[in-house]
Amino acid sequence: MSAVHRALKEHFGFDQFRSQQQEDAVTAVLKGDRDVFVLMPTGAGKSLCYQLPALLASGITLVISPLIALIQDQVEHLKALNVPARSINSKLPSAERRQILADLESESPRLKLLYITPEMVASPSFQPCLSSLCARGLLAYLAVDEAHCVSQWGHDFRPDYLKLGNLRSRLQGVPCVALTATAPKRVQEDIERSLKLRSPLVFAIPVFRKNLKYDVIFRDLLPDPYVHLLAFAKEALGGNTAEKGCGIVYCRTRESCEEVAHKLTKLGIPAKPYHAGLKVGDRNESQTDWMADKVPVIVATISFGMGVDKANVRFVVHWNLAKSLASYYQESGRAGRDGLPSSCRIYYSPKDRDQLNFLIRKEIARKQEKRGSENEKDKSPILDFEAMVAFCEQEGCRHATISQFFGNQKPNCAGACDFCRDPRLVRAQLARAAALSTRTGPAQSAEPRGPFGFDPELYAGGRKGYGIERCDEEWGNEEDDSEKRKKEFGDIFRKQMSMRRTSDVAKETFVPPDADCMLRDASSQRIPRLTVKSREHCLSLLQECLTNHRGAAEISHSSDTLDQAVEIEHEIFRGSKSANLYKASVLKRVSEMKKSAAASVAEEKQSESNEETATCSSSSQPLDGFTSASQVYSLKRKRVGAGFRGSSSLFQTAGDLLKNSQKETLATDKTPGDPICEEEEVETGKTPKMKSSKTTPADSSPIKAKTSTTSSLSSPSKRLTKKQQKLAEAAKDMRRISQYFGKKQVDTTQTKAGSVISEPEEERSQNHSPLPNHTDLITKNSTSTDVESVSENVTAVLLQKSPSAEETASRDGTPVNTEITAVQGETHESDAHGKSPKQSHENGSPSPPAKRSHVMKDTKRVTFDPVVQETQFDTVNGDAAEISQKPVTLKEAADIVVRCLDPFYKKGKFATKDLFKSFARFLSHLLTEGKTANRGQVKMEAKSLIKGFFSRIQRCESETDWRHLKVEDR
Ligand SMILES: Nc1ncnc2c1ncn2[C@@H]1O[C@H](COP(=O)(O)OP(=O)(O)OP(=O)(O)O)[C@@H](O)[C@H]1O
Ligand SMILES: [Zn+2]
Repeated sequence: MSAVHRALKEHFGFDQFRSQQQEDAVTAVLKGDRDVFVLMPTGAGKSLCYQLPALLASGITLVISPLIALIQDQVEHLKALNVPARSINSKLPSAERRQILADLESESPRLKLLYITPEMVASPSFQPCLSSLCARGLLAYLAVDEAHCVSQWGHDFRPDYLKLGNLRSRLQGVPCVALTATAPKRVQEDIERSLKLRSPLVFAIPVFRKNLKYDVIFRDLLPDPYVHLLAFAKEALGGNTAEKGCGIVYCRTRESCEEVAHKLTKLGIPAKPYHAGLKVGDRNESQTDWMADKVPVIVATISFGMGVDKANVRFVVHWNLAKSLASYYQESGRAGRDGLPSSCRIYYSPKDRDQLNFLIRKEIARKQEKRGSENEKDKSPILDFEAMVAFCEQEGCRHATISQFFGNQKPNCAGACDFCRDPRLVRAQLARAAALSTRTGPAQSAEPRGPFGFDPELYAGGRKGYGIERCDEEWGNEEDDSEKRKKEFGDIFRKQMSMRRTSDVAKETFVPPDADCMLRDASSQRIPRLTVKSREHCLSLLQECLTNHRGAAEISHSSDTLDQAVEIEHEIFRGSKSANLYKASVLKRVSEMKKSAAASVAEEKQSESNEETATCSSSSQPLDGFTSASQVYSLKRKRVGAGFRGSSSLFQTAGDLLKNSQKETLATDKTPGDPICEEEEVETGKTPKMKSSKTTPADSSPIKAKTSTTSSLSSPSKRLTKKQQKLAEAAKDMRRISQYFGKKQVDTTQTKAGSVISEPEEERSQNHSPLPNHTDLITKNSTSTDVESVSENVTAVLLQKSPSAEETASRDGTPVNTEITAVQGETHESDAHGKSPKQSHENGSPSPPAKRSHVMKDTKRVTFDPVVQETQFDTVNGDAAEISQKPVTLKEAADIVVRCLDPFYKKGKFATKDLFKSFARFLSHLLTEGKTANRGQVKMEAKSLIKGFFSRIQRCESETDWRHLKVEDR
């Protein structure tokens, strides 16, 4: 027996090499006169090609590996074999690190293998050690595992791997061993070049593995994909789950991991999820249970599996498409390492394909943008992905496709793929898929949109970050990536938020300005997603405001308002970082100009006052599909402004509102007429110069009816028009009104007085502008106005003053939610008046707004505290019981839920605030969907659901914690 074979047996317990190639590679590495390139499929035993020589050579072998997790696996494995191997990484306790460094600096280090990431090997802190090892000639080999990461053509390119070229130059005379499982020809060449391999000896094993059976199933053609998956898994596992082997299901997102694991378990095969969103303990448990065959199926993102060496994997399913054929080969190659028949299946879906395609292209675009130039290699991921797609959509041998992709000869498949087994079935499936896509239209539309279609931009590939995670988790190297990831997440988050505001993803492409565009720097694309059209609109707002507020100090000496507007707009443009900030600044500027003009306005004639209002109206139109927080705010304010004389400013702070409302209280009768509020203008798209209470009682337009009522009811006008009187009469029967709205709880919010303003966020996010909807809703009920207009002021104040408002209604702080928050304010405001419907009835007329200061105080006290609100319901008068019988709206349910959940949140029962909000939102929907429960019922149900929920879990760690709540508990 040769020394090498003895060492193989002694250190690794193997009687022989696994293959001739393995033996040859070991021999070549040991010889040490040439660099070596090992190209062997997953599981072929590549590691041994450097590990065994490392043990036989004198000195230390430096092993570069991309992932700490992967390194840890390897090191643990070697430690178990009593091989002196260690790793230096950021996760290492400092004592251990010192120990390792001390050993490396000693005269004859004990260590034989030192595993390290490319980042760490290039880090300044490691350089002294590296130089010392080099200088003393103690480096036996440089092994580069997963060497394809060095290639920009490769599917897993890591920039840090490029630094290895420099390392190589420093380690003159140290033989290099590069290893990879997945390297198409051009990647191989790239690796050789980048790692400066000197005419390396290549040891390659053909990629064909005859024990692996490949097939592709079109998921969309299945009546129940989960049942289909179950049958497949059962068959692959040999019918009996626990003993005969195990399987991996790869999903792209955490959410689908959870979903698939849950379904499989429910259907009878225990399965556990594995993804980065799990607590480390849970994730490890999933892995250990699976490794120990306690759980047969692990449903994982692709971060799982690198370094996982389990022989009896009987199947690998791709529930979502892999991003390249090389990745797919590697991932599916985890099946059948013991050489026994195993299955690899893709549940293919064209929708999935389109999503991934989109994400890949987006990623390329992002890189190009960052780099500022295009690169030939940018196309590589697309080509790789196209190979993956071709693999799924082809009529041909799957094995042949894989082999050819890696530059191998076409193998003898012998029925180890679905096509070779029965080509007719594959063709039939393709035909059915084609028919389906014809029926449903092309899956790949330019801008597929939610909520049921895929809206790649809005959710970055799905509500739970579909697709991002794949990239995110791909290389889970926490060493240097955390900041980058935080930033990436921040960017995505901001983008998502901005998109939810705009609900308009179609505005990605910059439309250049027209020749006569007045804007300065008109063609600048400095602010992403800010269109020329938006800027022009803002310019016109500014100009209009300048024209109409010549009294404003800032512009009083100017003669050319357009020039001034251009200057102001440009100044704002230069000073803004994002489209939203830009637009908010414009609105703010408009508001400021109006404010400074307000004093004089108050003394001006009524006509001037009206004109101002009308001017503001024009500002209220959504800015080119964009609705910033401040704009939503301003849209709401605008209506209020129409109701409150002197407070028609487009953008007002809480303080302004307070001032205005106080002014309002003091000088109620200053204005004889009632300006009409803007809904009509928005509705018709016109920008009338002036509206007044000249609207006749006989006016049949419901909008006008509503608008004139708004103003008259919100202002304590002494003269009621006929229309107003009619409305006041209608308001007498609040119960009837309540019932009317009770039926509409899905898209309306019912206040105690029956006012309506709201819609579910999901729906709202579909709308380009919240205002037309709002108008629509208001049109449905003209009696809601008194409460609305009063309460909006209060709400606006509360929006600033009450942080709980944000918490209550906003999951993510979007303006959409802000508006929902506003609705809350309205609801409570009506309560705050202390007027029950009965009281209104008794008064015989709609009540004027209470003194603003009083309202402010009361509302602040009650608005966001459902307890207080409920107390009021219970104590105001005898009709409270009646009211509490009314079906609750979504928003009311949210109030209740938030209140019930709050103590849990305070006790730290939620890992994050967002989770708390999401859960509150989820519960609110759960409690209201398809139900007409009253407050009491909803409260009880909420409490019981929450109690049940926390009796099962200690702490809510992820959205999946409540995934099954609906099914199980409702
Ligand atoms: N000569 C051998 N005889 C028996 N088993 C072997 C031999 N060489 C390696 N193995 C075993 O084969 C399995 C796979 O080896 P290894 O992890 O090195 O594969 P790999 O090619 O590096 O795979 P991957 O691409 O996933 O990293 C391991 O369990 C290893 O112990
Ligand atoms: Zn075949």
